[in-house]
Amino acid sequence: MLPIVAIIGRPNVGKSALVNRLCGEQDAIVFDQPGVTRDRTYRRAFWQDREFQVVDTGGLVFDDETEFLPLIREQAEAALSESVVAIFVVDGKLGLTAGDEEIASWLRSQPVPVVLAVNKCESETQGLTLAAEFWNLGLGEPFPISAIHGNGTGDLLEKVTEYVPSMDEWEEVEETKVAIVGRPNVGKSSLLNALTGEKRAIVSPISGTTRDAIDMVVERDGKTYRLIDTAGIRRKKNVDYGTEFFSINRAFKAIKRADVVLFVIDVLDGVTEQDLKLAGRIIDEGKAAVIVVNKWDAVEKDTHTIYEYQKIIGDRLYFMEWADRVFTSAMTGKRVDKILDLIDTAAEGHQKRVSTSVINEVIEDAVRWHSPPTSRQGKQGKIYYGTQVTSKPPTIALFVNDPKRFNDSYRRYMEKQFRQQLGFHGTPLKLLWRGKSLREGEKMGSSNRATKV
Ligand SMILES: Nc1nc2c(ncn2[C@@H]2O[C@H](COP(=O)(O)OP(=O)(O)OP(=O)(O)O)[C@@H](O)[C@H]2O)c(=O)[nH]1
Ligand SMILES: Nc1nc2c(ncn2[C@@H]2O[C@H](COP(=O)(O)OP(=O)(O)OP(=O)(O)O)[C@@H](O)[C@H]2O)c(=O)[nH]1
Repeated sequence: MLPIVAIIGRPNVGKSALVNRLCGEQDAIVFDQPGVTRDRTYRRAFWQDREFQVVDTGGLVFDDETEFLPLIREQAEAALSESVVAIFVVDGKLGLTAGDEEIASWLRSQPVPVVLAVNKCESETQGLTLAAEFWNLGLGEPFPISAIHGNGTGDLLEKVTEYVPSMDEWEEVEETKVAIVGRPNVGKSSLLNALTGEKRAIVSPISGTTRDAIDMVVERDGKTYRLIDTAGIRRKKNVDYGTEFFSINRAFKAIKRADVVLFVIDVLDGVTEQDLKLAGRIIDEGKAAVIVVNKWDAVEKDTHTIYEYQKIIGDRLYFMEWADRVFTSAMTGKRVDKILDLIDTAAEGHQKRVSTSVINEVIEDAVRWHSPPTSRQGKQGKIYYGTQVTSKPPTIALFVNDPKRFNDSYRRYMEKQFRQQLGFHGTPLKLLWRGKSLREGEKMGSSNRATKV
């Protein structure tokens, strides 16, 4: 998947014209790729050595003078959350409008750089004059352009591509980041060796994290896995901290940086209190996970079956039902190969995006099977619509008449429906229940975003 550049602006400012200018007039190339919402059209563009895809977010319509329609804002925020830069298009002929100001102030709260394009500036001298008043938006230099005639688009692209990483840099961002965590002695180092052993492992210290954090990179079938802070796993081998020492803080840091957490448990000990603490953290951070139940070779196969262990672990970790479990032996290498497959599945679920229309089909169906609860006053819960607002972890906002009417059991039911119909395997799935009239509530959770580059 290429880096994404989002086009934002009020209706009729010339967004489509700009997309055509940047991507060529030929038929839209629609990227049918997993991980990208199908509601939006992605088209490929080039500028010098940079390659990217452009997405038109559709016009930002207002329901009154000052507020976006919530659904449109959700959609735009979802588009921004996966973009490396946004081009905010305004109409130079029309001049600065209240709507532009509103969009600008919203854009300033979004975690993405913005380049301001003042469109419909056909003549160069006139263009600079028209563009000048847009400095007031506080988004830096306004670039006068004519999307139709092409004036000024070179300078605009020059600026925009400052934020578009080269393909080399981008590939690094596309790696799956994996943290191996677990209590002392569960076999983390042994698993690390088993995972990296025969494959060519490159040890690469990376900047910006704990000074002595060392990541190891494993490649398989053209995919890259960055095993995070392997120094933290190995270090204890050299220093005698005593058996009780366990740097949970270091584990927490590794979890934070990861996409997928390999949560290692010792089958002989089962799930301990410390394990529950780690599990809780994985969920709080919204990370995908694979539960690795290690030392399977040490289990007496005559007296216990894998199903018994599945059950014991499943009962204790009932709140991580969504995570795959694999029973391994780092010592004999049994099922170690399977771990990377499970990481792939979990990473896929974690970054999955589903279109609004599909989400609403699932809701419609779910409600038909099982109506939302009715309050004592006889008022029934109503779901107006839902939309996926972000990924990593996948987060679906449900707009309802009154969130209080939806009890835990109905919320669990809904989550289960989404999982059954749409997958989201190996990852937490967040549902945000929002009252339609609560504007503040709608703003919640809309800007969490994995930082790109
Ligand atoms: N003079 C001039 N007109 C332009 C330019 N770009 C677009 N227009 C005109 O502005 C109008 C809107 O252009 P679109 O590209 O459809 O605008 P949009 O922002 O995609 O509109 P929505 O799809 O409604 O969000 C059309 O009549 C275009 O011909 C330009 O560079 N110069
Ligand atoms: N039987 C058996 N023993 C294992 C297995 N994996 C690891 N061990 C043993 O368990 C002990 C701890 O293994 P490590 O890999 O050092 O565990 P760790 O989780 O890295 O330990 P800390 O560095 O203390 O956090 C060692 O004696 C290993 O030989 C396994 O799959 N089966």
